[in-house]
Amino acid sequence: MTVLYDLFSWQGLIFEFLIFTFTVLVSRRYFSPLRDIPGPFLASFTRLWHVATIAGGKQSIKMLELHRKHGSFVRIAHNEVSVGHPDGIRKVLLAPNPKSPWYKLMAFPDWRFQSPLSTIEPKAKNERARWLASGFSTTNALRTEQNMDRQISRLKSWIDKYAESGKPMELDKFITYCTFDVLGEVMFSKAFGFLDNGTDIGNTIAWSGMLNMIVTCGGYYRWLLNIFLMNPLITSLTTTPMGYLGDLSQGALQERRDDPTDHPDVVNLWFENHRKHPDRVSFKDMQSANATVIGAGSDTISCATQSFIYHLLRHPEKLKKARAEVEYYRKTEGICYGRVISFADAQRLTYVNACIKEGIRVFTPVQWQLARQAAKGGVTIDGRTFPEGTLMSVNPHVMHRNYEIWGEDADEFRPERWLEEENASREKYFIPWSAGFASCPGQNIARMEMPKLIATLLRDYEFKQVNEGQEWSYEATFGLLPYNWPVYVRKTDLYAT
Ligand code: HEM
Repeated sequence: MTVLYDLFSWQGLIFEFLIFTFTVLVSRRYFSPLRDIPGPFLASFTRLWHVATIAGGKQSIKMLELHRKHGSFVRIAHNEVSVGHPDGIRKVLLAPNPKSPWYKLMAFPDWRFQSPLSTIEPKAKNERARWLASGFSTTNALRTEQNMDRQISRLKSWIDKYAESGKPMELDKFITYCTFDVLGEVMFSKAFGFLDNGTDIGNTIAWSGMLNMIVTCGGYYRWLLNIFLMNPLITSLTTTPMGYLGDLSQGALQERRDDPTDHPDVVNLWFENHRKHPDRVSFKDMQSANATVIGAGSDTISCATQSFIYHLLRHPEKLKKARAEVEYYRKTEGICYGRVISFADAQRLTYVNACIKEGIRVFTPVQWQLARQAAKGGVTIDGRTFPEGTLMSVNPHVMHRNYEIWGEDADEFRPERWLEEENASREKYFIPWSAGFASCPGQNIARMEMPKLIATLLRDYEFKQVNEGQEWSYEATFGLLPYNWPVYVRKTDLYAT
């Protein structure tokens, strides 16, 4: 009786808790199948090391550092190994390994709104995405071109103003306003209005960056976020955790539900499918997919656009070559005219497109651990087998800087590499969109928007950093947005009105 009493006393409970914690930590460290995988000591006991690194905003730099130190495998949590081996792409991402449970939190605004992103089993994910996919097809992306042009043209009006005033411009912000407004146009033919106002309305984009950080770290502690942020009560009390972006995009969807007029945009096709097969794609499916897209489809393009300009500013000879290419096509083929360069023209610019790809490779817009769970039978890479259920992640930034794949100059911005013959064999290691069943559905839209936007900026403007040579700042969570590199701007001789 005395022993029982002692066990349930508060001292007893503390003692039991300590014994339990000690046993868990020791078994994670010394009895896990990952016990011999190198990595930070703390990471072998707990997820906290990884979460603290994400919160520090430089997790992708840290991951690259660790892979360069330890090689192909790094243990980044008690139950997760980061894979830097080139075969990781085929064996982890392209194989039908379920996504990590981290993705389950990616239901916005709360758990009632499951999306393809939050669905982790390959078959179920494909099924959920199937009726939404046509909205992102190349054919449909092409229909949205005029919508894109409207906003790129507005961006130009702002840059013109700065060119005239000679004042420094926070180009990073305006590019992001533009990519958000383009996304609104592409999705539901309605811009968010950032370019109309020339400001981050209600600090929405800043909040979206913060939300990105909260959700990225919170994915490992789903219950916590489900209690405090992403639950039906909060959704009904406030508007949505996504604030203005969420309200406007969900409002646009609702408007379209009431007004079935044909529009050249993504939700138009979703509604077509919904009306034909309400059992296959519900209104709620569209709401959740819409929310995911708003989170995924603008910072990424802004990042790629900024990377192009930023890196070419550091390589004036390549900048000259890229602009000369536009000039050449204008003279010889009479293309690349008009206020905004058309996609058909922009895609013909071989060197410019090589620069875009290289900007994405050296500074990948999603520098996140894309994590999967080893499927039945486990996953074998480089002779090492990881048992079923092991979390295995691939970071595109780590892959894109791998010396074994890209050579000793992997860290350098060298667009010419994309034009070399041996590069064809490297294409399969270029994974900005991830790879396999969970890869980015918006890549057709991005592949169309980026060349247009970038070629137009290249043709029309000369940028110069206010503090020449100063490095930009950024925080990497799931995605990343550079900042703090203001520029002076002036129009080039090729400028088109
Ligand atoms: C440079 C531009 C872009 C890059 C680099 C990029 C990259 C990515 C990556 C790496 C993922 C994660 C895949 C994974 O978890 O394994 C993703 C997911 C996603 N992206 Fe993109 N993306 C871009 C643009 C876009 C655009 C323009 C849209 C929409 C119009 C979009 C919509 C999405 C959606 C909805 C998801 C969630 C995928 C799912 O259904 O599971 N993205 N993207």
